[in-house]
Amino acid sequence: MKERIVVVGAALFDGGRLLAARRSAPPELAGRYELPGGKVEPGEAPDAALVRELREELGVEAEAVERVPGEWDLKPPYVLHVWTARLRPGSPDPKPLEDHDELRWLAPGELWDVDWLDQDVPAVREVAARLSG
Ligand SMILES: Nc1nc2c([nH]c(=O)n2[C@H]2C[C@H](O)[C@@H](COP(=O)(O)OP(=O)(O)OP(=O)(O)O)O2)c(=O)[nH]1
Repeated sequence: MKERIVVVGAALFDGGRLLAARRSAPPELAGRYELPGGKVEPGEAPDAALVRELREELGVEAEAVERVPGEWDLKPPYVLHVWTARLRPGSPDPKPLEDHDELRWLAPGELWDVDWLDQDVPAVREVAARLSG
């Protein structure tokens, strides 16, 4: 089997709302919304990677809660895994420090108000199904 590199995306919830982050780069992804996160580094636990990426990209102190079942193919060799996450008490509010130029907190009825990356749509659908289930 070919080597695959896991990208962890955070379904970051606060007060029942989900954070969507608009990418500012690269050009083919810019302007579309994603679940913030990034590549798991060699030897790194995926939940630790998620906490690190959210600190770097958004300036927050977060904790991973649980893996959302499923995995979604991105551009090879990447594959997207999603974890639910929450802000730790006292965390700063998220800011678009790198990779993003706009953040939106989406209430349950607003999940489809943003232009998600195509490859994130099935992942967000799974997150939404678990919210309503
Ligand atoms: N973080 C994230 N990346 C995604 C999602 N959907 C999707 O196609 N991608 C792609 C974009 C990138 O090609 C790759 C992850 O890149 P990244 O730029 O977020 O990761 P990173 O911070 O570790 O990247 P780098 O600057 O170290 O290269 O996965 C998503 O929901 N979240």
